Amino acid sequence: MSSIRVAILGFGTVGEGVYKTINSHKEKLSKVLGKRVEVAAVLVKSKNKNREIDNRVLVTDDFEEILNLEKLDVVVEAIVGQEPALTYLQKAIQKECHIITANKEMFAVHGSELQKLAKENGVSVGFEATVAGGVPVIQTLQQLLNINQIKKIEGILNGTSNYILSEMRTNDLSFSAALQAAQEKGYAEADPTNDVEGYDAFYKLMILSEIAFGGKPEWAMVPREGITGITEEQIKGAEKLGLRFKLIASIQLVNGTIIGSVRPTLVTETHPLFNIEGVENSVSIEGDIVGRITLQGPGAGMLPTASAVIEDLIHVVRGNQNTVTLCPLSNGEDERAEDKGNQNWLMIHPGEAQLTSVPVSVVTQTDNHVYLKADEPTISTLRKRNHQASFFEVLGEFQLKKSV
Ligand SMILES: NC(=O)C1=CN([C@@H]2O[C@H](COP(=O)(O)OP(=O)(O)OC[C@H]3O[C@@H](n4cnc5c(N)ncnc54)[C@H](OP(=O)(O)O)[C@@H]3O)[C@@H](O)[C@H]2O)C=CC1
Ligand SMILES: N[C@@H](CC=O)C(=O)O
Repeated sequence: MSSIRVAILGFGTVGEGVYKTINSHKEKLSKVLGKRVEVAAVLVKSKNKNREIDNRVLVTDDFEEILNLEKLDVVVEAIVGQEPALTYLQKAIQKECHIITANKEMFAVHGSELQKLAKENGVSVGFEATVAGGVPVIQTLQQLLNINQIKKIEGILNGTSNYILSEMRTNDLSFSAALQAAQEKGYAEADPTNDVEGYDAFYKLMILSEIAFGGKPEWAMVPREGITGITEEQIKGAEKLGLRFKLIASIQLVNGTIIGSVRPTLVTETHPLFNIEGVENSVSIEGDIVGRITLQGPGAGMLPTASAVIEDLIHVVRGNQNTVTLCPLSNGEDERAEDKGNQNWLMIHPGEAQLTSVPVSVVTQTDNHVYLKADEPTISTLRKRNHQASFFEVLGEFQLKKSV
């Protein structure tokens, strides 16, 4: 039986998970592919760390050694940041290897150019693991894109921040204790700023935007806010009102323009994201024919992410890999755009709320919470007038449970 030789770049949470899964599923992979899959080499930063790697596998800190291997079919990239990951993948493509990446920061910026290069060299690019860990969002979108026009994508795309918010609420952990636990479980990025300040969800959103809408919005125009500003008191106060904080990423076409945001949002019990807890991610995709599809599952961690990489491995080897179909923005999509108009908001204010002479409708009010309906420009005005207050959009049907 012939073999597929794979190099894994990075042997952290993801790289090690891929290595272990290839070994634990050798027989199944052989059956599915009709070829043996073997790990030929592993690239790491520091060669001196103790690792459980078979001594027949080349372990190196020099990528050129990997490129010089006599036979190499697939390069799986699971290192951190844009460089040297991009350069390594370009070289791998030029050597006519299929590539698979989990690196969303690199792929959000350079995904299209890598795909172009891959096409020119007759190889495929797998990137399922860049978005939502083990949840097959990319494959699903590509299936839908055969005929549906995507209208909107919304969901929880960062496992670490969802885990932190859940732990703070249910187990009374402090922010830093919850973050530490997420790091120990392998959910958080090497620099967890990416997780807790919303960059990680932002990169994932940009990858989804390119698939769904054939382009990305101007990055500077996408509001991005993480979870570091949310206090334990705010989480508890919201819970008493029957609300939960979630870091929600959303992207849609509005009048021909791609509009996106990443920000902490409150959801009510009736909202589908209310019960998405811990490291779970959930992505809801709205297509013009199918309506709304929601996918849910583990958004980070060793085996869920390895699962996404291995599914890509099967696709690239079979040659039916998902090259993103860029669908240029066309006329007509505007008609389907959603006019956001008035939204529901919770204003949390330590001092007196200044709400006069702005078009808001106050639904209910307690000592330091105001539940109101207003549009985004009005909320901007209110933010300027109420420096100490925080404003969070509320999704789902709101029913005030108790006063706080
Ligand atoms: N953790 C997760 O749940 C998920 C992570 N991802 C993405 O996958 C990638 C890897 O994440 P993760 O495994 O968590 O990261 P880790 O920090 O756990 O591991 C990174 C690995 O990459 C190696 N490495 C880093 N820089 C270089 C370099 N310049 N040259 C060679 N090797 C290098 C490190 O080597 P050494 O061991 O010697 O330090 C380490 O083995 C990231 O891009 C991340 O965003 C995607 C989905 C889920
Ligand atoms: N750090 C990321 C890992 C997966 O993409 C997350 O927490 O979601």
